[in-house]
Amino acid sequence: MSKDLLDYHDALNTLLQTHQPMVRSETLPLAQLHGRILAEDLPVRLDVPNFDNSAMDGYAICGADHSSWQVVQRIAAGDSAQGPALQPGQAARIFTGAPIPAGAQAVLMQEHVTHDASQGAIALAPGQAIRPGQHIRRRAEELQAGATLLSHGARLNPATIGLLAIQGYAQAPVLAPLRVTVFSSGNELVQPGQPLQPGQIYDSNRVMLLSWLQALGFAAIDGGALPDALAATREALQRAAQRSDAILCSGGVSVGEEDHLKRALEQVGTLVQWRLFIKPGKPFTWGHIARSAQGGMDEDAPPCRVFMLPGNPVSSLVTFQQLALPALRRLSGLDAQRARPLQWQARANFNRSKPEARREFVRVRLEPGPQGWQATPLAQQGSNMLSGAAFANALAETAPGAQIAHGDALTVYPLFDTLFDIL
Ligand SMILES: Nc1nc2c(c(=O)[nH]1)N[C@H]1C(S)=C(S)[C@@H](COP(=O)(O)OP(=O)(O)OC[C@H]3O[C@@H](n4cnc5c(N)ncnc54)[C@H](O)[C@@H]3O)O[C@H]1N2
Ligand code: MOO
Repeated sequence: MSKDLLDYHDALNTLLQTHQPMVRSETLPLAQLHGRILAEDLPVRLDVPNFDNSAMDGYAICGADHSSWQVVQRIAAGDSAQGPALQPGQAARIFTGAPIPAGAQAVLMQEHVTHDASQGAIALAPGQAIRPGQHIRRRAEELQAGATLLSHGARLNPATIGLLAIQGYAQAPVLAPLRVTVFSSGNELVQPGQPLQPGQIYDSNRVMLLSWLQALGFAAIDGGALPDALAATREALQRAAQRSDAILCSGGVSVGEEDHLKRALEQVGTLVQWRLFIKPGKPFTWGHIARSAQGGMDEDAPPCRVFMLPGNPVSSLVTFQQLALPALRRLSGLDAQRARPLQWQARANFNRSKPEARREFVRVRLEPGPQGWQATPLAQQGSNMLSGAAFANALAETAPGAQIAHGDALTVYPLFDTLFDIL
């Protein structure tokens, strides 16, 4: 392996070790909490249920050894159970969710009694038995005040939001989404919708990255397209660093005279790593830019992290998913293990006799086969050919110099994985 080109796994491990959660929190109302990560432990405030109550519509009875009872009270959901205690042989008409009156030992479902309206009495229907405590939901049987309701780091979903409401929380502290400014770079780039002049191409990386980040819950900021000019690039990076937690840019990190991104980073911040021994994505670069107090940030604000993706669209896609995104997830508060790309095993549905020197991420279609999942490469494998990734659903990793035979075990990484959503 080339001396100064880092291996993918070393790069990923280094990124995960050197990017720590940037914890800023904000308090949001319940309806806005879905998908957010809780910033603090929240205690159980109220016993659940908060009072003994009926699980059925029917009759709360005193005296389980009786066979009939005089109905002396009526208690609906929302009523308080402040009436006199039931005496043996007495019952209260009761409804689901209504508080159990003092003295009651069980609730009989209304289908299991006969009702004599003229006498104001009920009797147990033939064949029915009474189990003491039946159909009574006891105070605190589900949750006990003082216990931990939800822990710091929990991702909130509709059920946990409902649980907060059950506890009377109107809002909750959650981690603020990481602010990521996305730039593209290159004089050849034109926004989709505008006319193309000779030599120009449409900018696809920026919208690809912005929409991907948004779908994952990041606060994605569109920084626009940078011209191939060092001073303008330097100023744009410096400005963006003051208002973002991270910068993601694509293009301009190779060795051409018009590749200004790396140099601009060296001038306004620190370039930590340039080039990995991977295909595609060799010029992948990362570093950071200090944030000043004048920028509106705290004096001890951590530096803005910078990820520079190679401009070829597939190189951008692969290095984003396999390297920049794990680092961004880590900055967002996920632990290092959860921040890693989702991976599993599949069998090669191809042969490759001519080894590739670099570790490669082949765009494949993963499908179930007779021996489990099998990975079939797309025809369009050029790092400029986004269609190859668009019709793939995973990246298959091949080791440096490896020959691949049909049926070999491969590590595969689902594209656009939903790991972030299911944690
Ligand atoms: N002499 C060498 N040339 C190149 C090397 C090398 O080692 N020596 N590495 C090649 C590799 S590998 C890659 S990957 C590219 C990466 O180059 P840059 O990151 O500097 O990217 P650009 O030169 O700006 O662009 C490359 C390619 O991608 C197109 N592009 C750029 N941005 C976008 C965008 N936002 N949307 C769509 N397409 C974009 C651009 O037009 C170029 O065709 O360098 C190789 N060269
Ligand atoms: O690294 Mo480049 O991404 O091979 O095309």
